[in-house]
Amino acid sequence: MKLDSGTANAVHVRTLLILGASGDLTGRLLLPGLARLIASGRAPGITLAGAGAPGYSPELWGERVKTVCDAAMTGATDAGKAALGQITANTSYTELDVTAPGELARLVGSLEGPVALYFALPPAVSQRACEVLEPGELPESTLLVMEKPFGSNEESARELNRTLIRLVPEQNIHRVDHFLGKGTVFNILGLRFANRLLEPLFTAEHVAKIEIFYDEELALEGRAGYYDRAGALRDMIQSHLLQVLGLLTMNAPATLYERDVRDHLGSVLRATALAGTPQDSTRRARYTAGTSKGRAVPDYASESGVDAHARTETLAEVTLNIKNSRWAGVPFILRAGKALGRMRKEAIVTFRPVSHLPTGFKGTDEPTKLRIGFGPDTLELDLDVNGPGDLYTLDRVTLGAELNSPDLLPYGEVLLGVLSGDPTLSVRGDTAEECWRIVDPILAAWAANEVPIEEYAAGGNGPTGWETNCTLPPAQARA
Ligand SMILES: NC(=O)C1=CN([C@@H]2O[C@H](COP(=O)(O)OP(=O)(O)OC[C@H]3O[C@@H](n4cnc5c(N)ncnc54)[C@H](OP(=O)(O)O)[C@@H]3O)[C@@H](O)[C@H]2O)C=CC1
Ligand SMILES: O=C1O[C@H](COP(=O)(O)O)[C@@H](O)[C@H](O)[C@H]1O
Repeated sequence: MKLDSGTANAVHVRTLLILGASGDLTGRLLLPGLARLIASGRAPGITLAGAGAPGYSPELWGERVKTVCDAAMTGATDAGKAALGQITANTSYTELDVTAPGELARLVGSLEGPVALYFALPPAVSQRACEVLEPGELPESTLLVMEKPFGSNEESARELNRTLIRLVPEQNIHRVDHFLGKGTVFNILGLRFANRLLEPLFTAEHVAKIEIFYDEELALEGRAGYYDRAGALRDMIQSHLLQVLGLLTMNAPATLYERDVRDHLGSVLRATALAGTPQDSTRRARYTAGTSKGRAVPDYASESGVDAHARTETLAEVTLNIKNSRWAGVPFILRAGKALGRMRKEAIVTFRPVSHLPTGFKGTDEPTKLRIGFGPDTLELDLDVNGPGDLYTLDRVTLGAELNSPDLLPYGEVLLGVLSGDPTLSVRGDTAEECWRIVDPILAAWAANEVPIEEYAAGGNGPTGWETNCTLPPAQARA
């Protein structure tokens, strides 16, 4: 989905320059997302350029681009096929140390503008590259596209924002969160605000709790260099899951234009904080050796590149509150983890019981639940009904729908926004800082080892007691 208007001073990018051309993100997610976007015919006239450190070459880049573009030919429109051919034929590669003063600005100046500068680099390198750029060195129409993690705490995110804003206006800074490009994530807005049945019910009066789970079967997958410094809280909760929470809880925007959407998202995240102390509102764990889908998974601490003493969590759970009149008192439980036995990527809205259940019903009165699945993309509503079998007995039914997969990959959706200069699907600077403000107290308490780190076997369901007993501050657990 893409709006054609509503973005002030929208820039229409002519060249996408990917820094980190040889990297994992570029090969696995960015280029396939871009190729599918181009195949759809929605990015006409774009030129692709790559740049990277010594050791890579124009030939390897050309092959990398050709492979993904060839794969995207299947299912491409005629215009898309022609555009994919153009991309392959015209792409260029430049060897470059992005942290060397002057080099990056010179390269940008040699390309047809406006240029979107995609930093697919290790975060510290991206930050250094921006620090060495001088104000006025980049054409003002340049877009800076930053990957996560955006800083490593509130203060460093502020510092990075100050660095970027010296170079281009905020409107031209895209902080990528690919969850905002996922069909079912953005669809939360349609689900909430286009259905009379749901729109009035998303309040503390009707909702008992909201859980957002991202339990992955994937383990470390050779990413120790990044993941061991990040951990599950920084990797998933600070970024992706807080954006999902924002969409589930924000007030209705007047329009889907970027200003309205991002103002409302920012506002609700500004009201969000840890529900209690880190000790009673968070828990963390790390996986030990186990078996997942018949595959032996080694102990996390023994993986190459992992600092066994760093106590990096591979499973994290936090309970948050939103301090506004719509949500006061409702617990929001966010959990993300690796090497779990059951993939579970969903948000569950649990509604409060009815104010009076007519006397005479038998069976169990269970809460109404709305489940939004983020992979596979599903929508389910768990309801109590009577009738099947005994007329007076309540039974559970689930109304379910499998949602069509969007034609673009999440990175394609994000790139569509970047290329048309629409930052709706990227995280605004103040919101990026707010997300760190929410998790900083947890990071501090965990660093001081004030919350014990538990263990779970890879391929299992997490530490004993986690599945059924989410962390709630005692007062809320009793409510
Ligand atoms: N990989 C993933 O699944 C995801 C990654 N991200 C984010 O994307 C970013 C990149 O991650 P990822 O692709 O995994 O990292 P990689 O280490 O795979 O790639 C980094 C790239 O940066 C290049 N590079 C490093 N230093 C320099 C330099 N001084 N000048 C020019 N190029 C340089 C590397 O070149 P060389 O190899 O020659 O050193 C390499 O091409 C990170 O911010 C990460 O958090 C976000 C979501 C998912
Ligand atoms: O950004 C990240 O996201 C992925 C999960 O996203 P998905 O779209 O691939 O399901 C996660 O595995 C990774 O650790 C994290 O860096």
